Amino acid sequence: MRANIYKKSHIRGHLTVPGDKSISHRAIMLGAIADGITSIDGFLTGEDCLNTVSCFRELGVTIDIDSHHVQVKGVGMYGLKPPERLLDVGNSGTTIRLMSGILAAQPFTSCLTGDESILCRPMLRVVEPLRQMGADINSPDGGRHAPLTIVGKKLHGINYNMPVASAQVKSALLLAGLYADSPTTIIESHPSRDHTELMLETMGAHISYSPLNFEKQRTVTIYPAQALQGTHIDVPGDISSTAFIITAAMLCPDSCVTIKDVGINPTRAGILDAYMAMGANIQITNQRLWNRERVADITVSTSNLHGIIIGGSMIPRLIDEIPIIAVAAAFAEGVTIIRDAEELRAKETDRIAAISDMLRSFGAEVKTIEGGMVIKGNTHLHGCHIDSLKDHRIAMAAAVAGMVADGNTYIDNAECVSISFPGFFELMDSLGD
Ligand SMILES: O=C(O)C1=C[C@@H](OP(=O)(O)O)[C@@H](O)[C@H](O)C1
Ligand SMILES: C=C(OP(=O)(O)O)C(=O)O
Repeated sequence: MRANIYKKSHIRGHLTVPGDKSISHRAIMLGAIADGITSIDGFLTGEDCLNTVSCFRELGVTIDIDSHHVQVKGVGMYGLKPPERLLDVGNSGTTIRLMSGILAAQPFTSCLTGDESILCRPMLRVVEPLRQMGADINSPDGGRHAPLTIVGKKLHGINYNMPVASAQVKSALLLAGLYADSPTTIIESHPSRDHTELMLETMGAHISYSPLNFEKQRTVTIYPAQALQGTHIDVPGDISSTAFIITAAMLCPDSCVTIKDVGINPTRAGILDAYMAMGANIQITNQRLWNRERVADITVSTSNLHGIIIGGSMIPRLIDEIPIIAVAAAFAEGVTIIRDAEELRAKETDRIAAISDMLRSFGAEVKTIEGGMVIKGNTHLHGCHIDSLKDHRIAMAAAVAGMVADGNTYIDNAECVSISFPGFFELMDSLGD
């Protein structure tokens, strides 16, 4: 599909965004291996989460979906059935990496595969530590890339110092650690999103962790479990999707938008800190907790932004938002430097290259550096023709740039937005001309 984007004169409205992708995946996975029913409200029916659903259905779990309400009939930690087919995760890195941790401990063999982007993404980061726990995981290239064949084994706990800050790796080890015969301790140099830990605790698992301090490493220990209890989960709006609306409202003239019920877990919402440091007009109100996850309403209006440096412990807290932050930087006064973000090269696309190319097509001045980019702000941006490269975050970041640039913008392969934000173009259209 080709999307045509026109310059907008303003963005206004009160809205909610689709549910958090990370939390939706985890609600299906943990609900599947819990005892009893897990009911989920606000579930994200994006393609990635629907792929998690179809993988667990293939493992014998009954999952009923009625709009954004989902019921998972948990089969218990040892109730999954051997799959008859390959488990196809589609485009979803979260699905393949977290499921590896669960499948490594099951008394059967399974095989995880995915689309052409997934087949290029690095898997040794989960395969190696899972092997240290006793897992038998392999692939035609020694476990570097999917398809991954997993022969279930008895696992034991390990102490693991993570070489990359990755919530997917941490979560795979926590899930495997549930099944191990001794505790598993994971040390991350910079705290990454802790949705798995919070949901595991809600379902009765025993976890201990060091206090959250972004300037220090974080240690989390999971103790072997006998059972998890099904529960009710309200999924907050996805901050990663909200990021596109916040940015459009900051950059379009005469704009003001309120987004209600957004997840602002501090390990996840670094974009709010980054935008405040850039001078954004953002108010965060009505803060409360939903199943241990912090939720709030966010009001944002047209802002005069200036460039900043984003790096270090901030990166894992806003890793998926860097494509849209880069767009904001192109309209900010001065220079923005994004560094320490090598991980972007291992996403759906090489996002450092994809963002730099996209912004240059709009006429921005961008210097690509190894772990990020240097973006000169306030250049005159003009509409252009972009290929999303089937990367949902690149498609949506380009759409927001197109709403602010002069002239029209055309985005090819725009349907990929439904991986994480079904209805993105319709919602943006409803917010202003
Ligand atoms: O755990 C998760 O739900 C995610 C973790 C991040 O990946 P990494 O763990 O590879 O950083 C993020 O980019 C991804 O979109 C979702
Ligand atoms: C990187 C992403 O997701 P995943 O790793 O689950 O494919 C993303 O949603 O931007």
